[in-house]
Amino acid sequence: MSEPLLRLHQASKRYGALKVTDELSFSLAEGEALGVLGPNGAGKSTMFNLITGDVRPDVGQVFYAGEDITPLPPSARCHKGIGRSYQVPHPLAGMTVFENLVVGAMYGALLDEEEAYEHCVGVLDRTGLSHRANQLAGTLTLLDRKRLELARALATKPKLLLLDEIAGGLTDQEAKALVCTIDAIRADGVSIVWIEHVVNALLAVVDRLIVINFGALLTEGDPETVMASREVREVYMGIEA
Ligand SMILES: Nc1ncnc2c1ncn2[C@@H]1O[C@H](COP(=O)(O)OP(=O)(O)OP(=O)(O)O)[C@@H](O)[C@H]1O
Repeated sequence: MSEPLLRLHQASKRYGALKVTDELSFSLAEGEALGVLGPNGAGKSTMFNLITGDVRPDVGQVFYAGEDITPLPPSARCHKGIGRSYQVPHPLAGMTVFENLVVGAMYGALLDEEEAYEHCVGVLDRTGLSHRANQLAGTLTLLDRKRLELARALATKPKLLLLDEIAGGLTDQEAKALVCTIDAIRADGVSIVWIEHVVNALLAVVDRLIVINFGALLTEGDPETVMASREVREVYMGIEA
């Protein structure tokens, strides 16, 4: 069997007395789209921080394309193809939308200026932001800030895209458009891990689900089986078995 694109191996992270991830292990095959569910505070965003290098595990490792990347800083992981959107958008507010993307393309994907411009025009188009290209990022609506968050991640030319709750607050129509965008990104060969509370949108995209509770893997499997499982009904959805 070929090496997974991403593998977390018993990754634990503690803040004081709080064990935020607890020997968390899972893997992602190349080309796969994996959904992540779990209650608020379960440790999902921290898991992304461990993958991107924003946070180092106290114990455990992160492997990417077979390499132990645990010691690497976020910039090196980004250069290797790990891109990420943040749950709370934090664009470079005083720069235009296009400039935000160019920064991602030049510093994240190490493109030269000309290549970066060409790439970012495509990203604007793909994310529905072309008409906002020259607007200051700090003046965008929430919807467009979310689009920009996705666009900034794409600007870095990720092979692995980590999406953190990008569908929250969208109308049904907007969520459908987002699903189409993510499907198109996948069709280009990008592997995806998507943390999302908007379950309908998530299920429209992912091949497999994992559920995290108290920082540990509660269950994993095909979406239908996971959604019907007793653990998920009890813990995630608050329904008694
Ligand atoms: N830097 C930090 N310092 C202290 N505690 C933290 C830190 N980062 C996260 N936590 C705590 O760790 C727990 C898990 O947070 P995390 O953001 O990973 O959860 P989550 O599953 O992504 O939650 P949500 O669905 O609400 O976004 C929370 O109790 C949070 O307050």
